[in-house]
Amino acid sequence: MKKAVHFGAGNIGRGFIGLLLSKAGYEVTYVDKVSEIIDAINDKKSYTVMIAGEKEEKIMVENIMGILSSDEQSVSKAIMEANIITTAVGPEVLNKISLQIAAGLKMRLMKKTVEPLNIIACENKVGASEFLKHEVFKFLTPAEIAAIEPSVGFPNAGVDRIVPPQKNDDILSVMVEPYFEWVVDKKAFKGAIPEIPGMRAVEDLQAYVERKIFTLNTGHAVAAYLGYLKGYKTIQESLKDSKIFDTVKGAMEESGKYLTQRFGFSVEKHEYYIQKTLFRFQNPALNDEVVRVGRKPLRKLGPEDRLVFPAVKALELGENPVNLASGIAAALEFDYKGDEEACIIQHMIKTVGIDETLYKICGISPEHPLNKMVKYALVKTI
Ligand SMILES: NC(=O)c1ccc[n+]([C@@H]2O[C@H](COP(=O)([O-])OP(=O)(O)OC[C@H]3O[C@@H](n4cnc5c(N)ncnc54)[C@H](O)[C@@H]3O)[C@@H](O)[C@H]2O)c1
Ligand SMILES: O=P(O)(O)OC[C@@H](O)[C@@H](O)[C@H](O)[C@H](O)CO
Repeated sequence: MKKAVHFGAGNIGRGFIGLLLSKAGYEVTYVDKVSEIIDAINDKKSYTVMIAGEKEEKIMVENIMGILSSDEQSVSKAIMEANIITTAVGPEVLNKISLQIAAGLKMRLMKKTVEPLNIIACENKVGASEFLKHEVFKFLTPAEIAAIEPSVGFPNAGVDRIVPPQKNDDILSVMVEPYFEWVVDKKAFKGAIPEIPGMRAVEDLQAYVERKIFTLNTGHAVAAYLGYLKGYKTIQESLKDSKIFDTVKGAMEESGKYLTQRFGFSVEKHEYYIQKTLFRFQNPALNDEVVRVGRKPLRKLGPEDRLVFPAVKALELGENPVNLASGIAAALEFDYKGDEEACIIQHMIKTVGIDETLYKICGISPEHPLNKMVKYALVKTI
């Protein structure tokens, strides 16, 4: 039987990637750092995914097992035997799992395994698998890299399915939206492309990934931060506020100026993509909290991420991204105590001021036009 190892038995792991792998006939081994989840997987050996559509559908996921990430020997052995490895741990965790992946690859070398293996990072980060490869290779010698490279691929991927955390009686069951998209870079696979219904190997991956992150995740983040400031609990509530709705749509359109120009999407098709995404955000069956969608604002405010990158690109095209600037300003004001990164930003603003914070976190110098726009938006949101 084909074997898959999936790092991160969280919402996307259980509700999307692990589900598709299991349905494709893989035995799925989840690796996670939370013992309750791993114990429950090993205990129950199955769980349910609920599709939150017009009529709720339930899918049983079976043929699964779990390994606690601290059990290094078992993780290495699972990697050694795997036909495919996937991750959904969060971009900032990829460097933490890289040593374990390297140890497993070393074990494959010792056992002289020559079967192709593809390692796919399913994270909201452009070039996540390439980044993981870079991190993993830090732990290998040049000779090991040379021996591994011909058979081990790290194809980049894009993943799209809204999966908010829920409090269910069964800690493994998970509710997901009906829509999903998992696209992987066709030319970066080693060996035959694995047949996984629901996973699509595409030629133009960059266009898919950037369109998704700089439209869906951009709009989502703006809705989360503005909603938080106005005291709304969920994205669904936030979008009922017409002012927020207009700013979210405006931000997605500003980002679209860059996307349509960069990838040649037609303006009409892109507008349809925006409409469809806004419709997905409003799914009444999903209770998606603003603090989940706004989580880790240091990452989300980074120069390459969903807010600053499209704003800088729009400015370079001569546009005036006022809605993205409002989103950035609101992210700087996200003072949710339950989020460590939000606390760091608040502390930074208090101690070094807004100009230095914008420079250090977003890479925006005081002379950059976005600096003024964000500061203007800040005055308005306070
Ligand atoms: N939830 C969504 O709607 C969604 C959709 C598309 C993409 N994503 C992306 O998928 C990734 C995962 O998101 P999520 O919502 O599933 O998050 P999550 O917090 O639900 O899941 C992450 C899991 O990784 C585990 N983990 C953390 N550190 C670990 C380590 N060192 N070793 C092993 N496991 C570890 C956590 O315990 C958790 O179970 C992120 O990159 C996110 O951006 C999420
Ligand atoms: O996962 P993050 O923190 O990068 O972003 C939060 C949400 O925007 C995200 O999880 C979306 O729900 C998801 O990207 C939909 O495909």
